[in-house]
Amino acid sequence: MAAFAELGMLPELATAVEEMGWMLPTDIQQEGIPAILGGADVCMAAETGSGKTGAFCLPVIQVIWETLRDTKTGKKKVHKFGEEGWNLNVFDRDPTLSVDREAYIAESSHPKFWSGGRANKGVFNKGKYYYEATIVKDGLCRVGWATPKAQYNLGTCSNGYGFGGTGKKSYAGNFDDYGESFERNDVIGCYLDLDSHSIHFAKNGKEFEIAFKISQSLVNASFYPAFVLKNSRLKLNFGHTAFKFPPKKGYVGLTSASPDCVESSPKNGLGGATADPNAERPNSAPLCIILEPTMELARQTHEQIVLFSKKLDSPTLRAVLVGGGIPIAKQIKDIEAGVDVVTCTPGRAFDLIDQEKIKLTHVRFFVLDEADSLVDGPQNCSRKINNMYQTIPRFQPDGSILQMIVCSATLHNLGVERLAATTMHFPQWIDLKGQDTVPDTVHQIVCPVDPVADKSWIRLRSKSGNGITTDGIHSGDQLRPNSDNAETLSEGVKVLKGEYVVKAIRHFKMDQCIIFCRTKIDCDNMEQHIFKQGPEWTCVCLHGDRNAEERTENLRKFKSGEVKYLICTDVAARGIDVHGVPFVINVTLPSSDDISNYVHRIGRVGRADRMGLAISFVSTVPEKVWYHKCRNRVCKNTALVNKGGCAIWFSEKQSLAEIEEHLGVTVARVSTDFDVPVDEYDGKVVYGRRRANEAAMEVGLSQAAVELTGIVRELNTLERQLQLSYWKLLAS
Ligand SMILES: Nc1ncnc2c1ncn2[C@@H]1O[C@H](COP(=O)(O)OP(=O)(O)OP(=O)(O)O)[C@@H](O)[C@H]1O
Repeated sequence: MAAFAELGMLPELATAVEEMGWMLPTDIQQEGIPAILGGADVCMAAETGSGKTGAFCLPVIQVIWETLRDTKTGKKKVHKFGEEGWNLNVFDRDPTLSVDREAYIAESSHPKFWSGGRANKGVFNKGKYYYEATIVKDGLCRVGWATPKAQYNLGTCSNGYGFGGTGKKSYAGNFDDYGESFERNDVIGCYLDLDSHSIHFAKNGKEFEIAFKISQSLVNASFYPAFVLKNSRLKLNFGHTAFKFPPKKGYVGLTSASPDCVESSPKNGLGGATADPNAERPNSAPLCIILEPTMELARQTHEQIVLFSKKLDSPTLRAVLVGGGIPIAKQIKDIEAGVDVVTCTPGRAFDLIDQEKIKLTHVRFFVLDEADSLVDGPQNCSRKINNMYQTIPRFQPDGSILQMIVCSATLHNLGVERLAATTMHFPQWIDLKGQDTVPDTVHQIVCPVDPVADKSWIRLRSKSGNGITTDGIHSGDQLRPNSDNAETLSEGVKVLKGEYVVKAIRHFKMDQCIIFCRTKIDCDNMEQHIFKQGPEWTCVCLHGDRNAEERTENLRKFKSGEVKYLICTDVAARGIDVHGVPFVINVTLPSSDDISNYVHRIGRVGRADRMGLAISFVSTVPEKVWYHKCRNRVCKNTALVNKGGCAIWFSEKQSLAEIEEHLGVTVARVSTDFDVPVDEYDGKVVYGRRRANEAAMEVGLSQAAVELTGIVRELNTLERQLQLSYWKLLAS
């Protein structure tokens, strides 16, 4: 495996990560860093804890710093995109249409939407012109000619003429039979005769009759090569390479058109706006925007960026953290002082962008971390992210191209795929895991919670019983211990879960553990329950009802080891990186519509090659739980959702079955003796530490490195001696 420097990283960055103890890149870094440095739009999917943050931050920092350095030293050039030759116009297309870097291939990967575009030049006045379109990928497409006023959906308005794969010609929304149908690998010749005002087409050299007489109202208009695609890809040849089927009868390729008949597209420039290439970048216009779903994650990524870039100076890289909980006035001041990288949460970011306090005019990298949560989770920001994307120029005057980077441990989701199709440019998928998987550093066990078999909850629930306070969902129910009444058993499950958490902590002598609860009230109750166990039982809560400062402080306390247990809702399920946490407890499983949260939750352990154990308490009977649709913070409506209330019956058995099916594993069941299957886990594991053989391998590697250093030094000395003898020989 190559070291960081061998991936093309700047020595300053390689040294910074080495000082953090990172000797070798992880697999995702090995793949992701060169792809981003190489200019690709990248979708990264890898297991939790596999080092994705470094995989996108390091190359982004590098490119940005080089840009800053080149700007400072005056090395940056102004790009002449669209001014030279004929190609596709990236400024004149549907946003869902991708155009390759050479601007000759166009693709729409959307199965439902038509996406159209045009060339960067058109012809007018007189002459006979020709270009070829090769169908590279099947799907639907129409090709032809259009004026700059035409709609992108070619042939649906009276400014464009098209010929479609189904063997129809189209103009002004009328579709009539014409020529033949065409498909993948067919080459369509598009003919425009401005002398006799007609248009016709050919397939693989076979010319068809005149398709259209150009309408009288358009005879003085300029015509541009135009096309529209649905889940298809086209390669255009305007004459810059030899035509597969050269035109006859006086027609010429567009590249041979006389300059006095050629017009450049009026749609040319930065996102439609005219930008002065020599204008200075405003202070509040970052080169990179990173969106994170929560403030905790944003802070973590921001801190990594600061650490990574600590060796970069002249110029230094200015990173700003933007999100709720930090006074907005301070953030605006920080941004106005100058910013290169903004790491932010969506709400505050959208707010500052709307107020134009953050300008998107110079964004070079747009990164969506934990993308599935951003587009699909409760925040569902896909529309706003799309709006943001539309505002960012695709090209900068220095020729740099906007790069989109999308990553998560659970990327295989319709929302993300749709986002990738609409915003990314032939994205490179670096998928180190296929469908969701759990790293083999994470051991999972399930402990069934059966209130019929274990009646201890009846005693625990009594006034003297010291059981956990439950969520109050059964406070209005007639509970009858020793009956099989559903409400009674559901209450029993809640009490038993509180007890089992304490048992597990005692059994494994847990000094550090993340405890996931379903709701905020469950977290608060668990916090009190843990406190009750004794002064050494220290814990903090992380959920949406705690204010931002408290959350930051609580996370700090847990990370620093000041407290042992972090109790949280799914807010902390993603991305939070606490070094070497050995245990995760799921008091309740995520519901079926949130299965990926299971992967994220248990991925808080087993990070950076440390072993971890995830214990899930799974009720054997249905549990009635809160499912608030209202915004009422003190809602007590225990009626079921389908009766207008805020409660549901939750089958954890079913959720577990779905999780197992999703991951393709059967999780080992254990009793409350927590008899973890030793054979399967080879008995040598210490949770929170590396596996014995890997740790030994690392020691071996570093010893080898030390030995090699000595040998290299010796070789160096020998080489110097050899050179000296050579010079002496020459001199004598
Ligand atoms: N090359 C490396 N060598 C050693 N440790 C590393 C390396 N890369 C990352 N780490 C460490 O591994 C841990 C996990 O990294 P990171 O938080 O980037 O994972 P992730 O893939 O983003 O996880 P998640 O999907 O849960 O967000 C961190 O503590 C990080 O410091």
